[in-house]
Amino acid sequence: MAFSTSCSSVKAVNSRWTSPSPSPSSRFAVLPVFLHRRYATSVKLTATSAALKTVEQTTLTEDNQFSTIGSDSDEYNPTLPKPRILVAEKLGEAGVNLLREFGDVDCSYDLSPEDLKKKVAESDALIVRSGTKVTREVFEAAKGRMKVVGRAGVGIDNVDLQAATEHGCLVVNAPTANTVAAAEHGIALLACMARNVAQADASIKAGKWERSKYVGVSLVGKTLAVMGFGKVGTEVARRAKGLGMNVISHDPYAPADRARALGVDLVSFDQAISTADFVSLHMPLTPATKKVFNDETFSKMKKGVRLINVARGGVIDEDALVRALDAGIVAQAALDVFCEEPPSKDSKLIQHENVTVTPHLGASTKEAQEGVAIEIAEAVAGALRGELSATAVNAPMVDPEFYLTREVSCPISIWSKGVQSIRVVYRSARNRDDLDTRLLRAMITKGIIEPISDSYVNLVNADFIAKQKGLRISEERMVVDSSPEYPVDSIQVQILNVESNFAGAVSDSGDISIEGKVKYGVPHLTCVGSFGVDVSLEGNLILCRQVDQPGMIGQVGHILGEQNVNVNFMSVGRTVLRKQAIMAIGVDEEPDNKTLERIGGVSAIEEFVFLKL
Ligand SMILES: NC(=O)c1ccc[n+]([C@@H]2O[C@H](COP(=O)([O-])OP(=O)(O)OC[C@H]3O[C@@H](n4cnc5c(N)ncnc54)[C@H](O)[C@@H]3O)[C@@H](O)[C@H]2O)c1
Ligand SMILES: O=C(O)[C@H](O)COP(=O)(O)O
Repeated sequence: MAFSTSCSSVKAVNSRWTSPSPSPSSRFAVLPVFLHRRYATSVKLTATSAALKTVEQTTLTEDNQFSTIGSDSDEYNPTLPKPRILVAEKLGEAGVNLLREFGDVDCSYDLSPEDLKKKVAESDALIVRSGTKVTREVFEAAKGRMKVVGRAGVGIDNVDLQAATEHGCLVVNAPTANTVAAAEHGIALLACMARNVAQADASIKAGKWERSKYVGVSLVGKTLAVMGFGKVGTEVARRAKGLGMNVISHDPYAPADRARALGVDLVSFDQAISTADFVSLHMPLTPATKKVFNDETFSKMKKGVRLINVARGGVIDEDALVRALDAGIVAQAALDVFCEEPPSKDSKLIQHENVTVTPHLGASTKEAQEGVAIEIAEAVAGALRGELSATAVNAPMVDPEFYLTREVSCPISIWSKGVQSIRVVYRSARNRDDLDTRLLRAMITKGIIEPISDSYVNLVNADFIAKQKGLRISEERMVVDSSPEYPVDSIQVQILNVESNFAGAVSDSGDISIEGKVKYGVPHLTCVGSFGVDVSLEGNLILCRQVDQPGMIGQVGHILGEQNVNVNFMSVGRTVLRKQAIMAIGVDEEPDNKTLERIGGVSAIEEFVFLKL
């Protein structure tokens, strides 16, 4: 009795936004598949009985086993609507123009939280600066439509990354284009503060002439502590050296040799704050840096220290700073950023006579804003097109070749019920430390979970969803003698301790097992259960488990031929002569149900599956 099923498997294809002439490797890019599920052209649902039934719909079968997403066409389709991109804060014109070439751009500034929530439900991407809070509620309101959030700048503390990840939304930023602007602003504040420029300006405009009141301090020979030796911190240090300052820095993650190359000593936090005449903040706002400048730390500073902050307001306890200013521990502060932006008008800190303030202007130069706008427009358009983004904040970044191996893990999900424990073996010529398997793991999770649940899985949320579903994935890496040019020589996915709907997929060890390789850039199925095969994972595939006897290829070939279904390859694998074999048949056309039933009716065929890849 033949047992026949049909399924379609996730195919590595482009979204409708792919450029007209994709590069050979781009059709294997993972993001289109991961990000654009809702654009899949068809979803096939097929009953598990011999009487096959194909229905176009997006829901799952009762036993949640056999529905997966069909593939989009590889061709660019200009008739389909463009992606909608909501730009919620002022963005440089060059960036907006770039986005307009690619999508429908809605520039709506100063939206209320409620209006933002309404708009994201109709947008594929959102672009913000630091003034928009992209909260969990925003991601929830988007109902899965919003696939990319672009932060036109560095700090992503206004985006709820955890919520983005859980909703499968990629977050990209523009981390480099405003570095110099921020560093220049830091130096501007340092110099203005030291020479009372803002106060003297206000005084003279008020009709006064107070030359003795505004005697400043010199910078040359003074010690500047740069807190955070990243992009901006490094540029500030470089410029401060040019002003003749002695620069030290604290950054737990910065390499000492990079600092040394600039003549900067990396020191401990306490050493930095206790020896500096000027302290300039350049670390991100994280749980570890929140209010790290507080009563205790101010008390350790040199009396008369001067503080500059162009990083994030939240790293300072603002009430503690007011106390330190009043006590004369901090002689002056120059602040571009605040805990709450804009700060309240009557804030004691803002009104303090020894405080110079600017309204978050660090990145606000013409040059930086044009640069940031282009950087973020390219990152967002790229992500929507399915390209890897070098500035993705919440996604693992791995070599593009890895995507090729996704398909080897797809069919296995439909052969098993109640998957809980998965073992993956990667055979690779690369040494263990040189093999990043995060994306592969994400693909496997996607391949296994999506057919059996309504979860939307992408590379951003795969680990999170796997954990949520109690899926245990153990990974093993084996070093083999092959070309290290390719990250993975072969990949074997095993599902442990479950019943199989396709007995041919069960290996000698009793687990469902499937193995694949990438050959000439195309994923190949190389082992099903204990049977060796060699089949490219493309197009339509019929896999039959049968008695190993003469005439099988002829019989099946004849049935297909009669229905005008063209066979493009065949591969037979067997374990013991004249016992059992697996026959893999690639066909150009999709056989109709009647044809599949006839194949299932061949007496020596014990079971078969039809895979639409
Ligand atoms: N005011 C503005 O308009 C403006 C403009 C650009 C950047 N920024 C802000 O400046 C900050 C730095 O930006 P960047 O581009 O240099 O980022 P970056 O990631 O290149 O540098 C941050 C550095 O801080 C270090 N760091 C992390 N935790 C630390 C800690 N506890 N103590 C000391 N150092 C720590 C990191 O190791 C890193 O080297 C960010 O907060 C960014 O949002 C503000
Ligand atoms: O983190 C940043 O890039 C800066 O704070 C700039 O923020 P902005 O884009 O709101 O000026």
